[in-house]
Amino acid sequence: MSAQNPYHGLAFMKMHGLGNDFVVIDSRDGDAVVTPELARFLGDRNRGVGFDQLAELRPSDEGDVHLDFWNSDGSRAGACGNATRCAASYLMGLNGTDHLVLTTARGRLSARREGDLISVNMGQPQRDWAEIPLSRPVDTDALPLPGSPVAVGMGNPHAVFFVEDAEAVDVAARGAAVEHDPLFPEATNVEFAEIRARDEIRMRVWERGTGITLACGSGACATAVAAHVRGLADRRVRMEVDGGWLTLDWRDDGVWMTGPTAHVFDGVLRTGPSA
Ligand SMILES: N[C@@H](CCC[C@H](N)C(=O)O)C(=O)O
Repeated sequence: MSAQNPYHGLAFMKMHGLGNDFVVIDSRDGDAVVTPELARFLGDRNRGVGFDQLAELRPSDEGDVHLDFWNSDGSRAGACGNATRCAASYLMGLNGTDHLVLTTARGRLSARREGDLISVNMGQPQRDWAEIPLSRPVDTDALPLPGSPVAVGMGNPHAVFFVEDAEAVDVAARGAAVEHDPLFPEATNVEFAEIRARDEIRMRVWERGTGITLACGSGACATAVAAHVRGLADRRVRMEVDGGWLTLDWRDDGVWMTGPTAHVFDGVLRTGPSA
């Protein structure tokens, strides 16, 4: 008879923001449990639970909670806007509050409830090549790649391409090709943005470490910043992604992102990756 798997009994939540889906593990009261192996196991849509990102909640000295993020290939991510909004919604519900402060690898992020929606301030964009990071000093407003994307860091790297027709883009082929371009030493997320009006953008995304997703919060922020930097859009825009609509507002204190969240179900693991 085999020994019981060490992950047997681990509780998790399944959430999503605009179809960008997450497993969320609340480890505020104990040791951190997530490893790259557990992330890959849980991220497997056939043999695990399935997610775009995994978020682990940890205690925080400088905020109400600390968040760590993993992609479904087991890699770490410094930011995840939609998971941040989901975790904020969960904790505001538990605490009976309508605002809180979360810490992530990139620092303190404020979140607020706005009626049925959740807003998070994703901070000021990084525009310096070394901060994004890029592998060498280049013009971040027009990278030396076909299509001249704009490079923006939101705590994670993004390459934003402006296109005539977002529906016509082969996101999988073009996204995968750019993700591991040598210009990005830590790889990159890739966005394809069509400007519909100064206050409306259509965006499709290829996420580093995950692939095509229905939404990417940090990618939506990066796209809004890139569109304003290029002179194509106002600082406040509505953005249609494959999973619905977000509002982005680049203010003096950072890029605020507002949209829906959903807590779909809770579960308990019976098995996991072998120890
Ligand atoms: N879906 C996310 C971004 C997740 C991280 C990304 N794939 C990375 O590796 O940087 C979001 O909502 O921001």
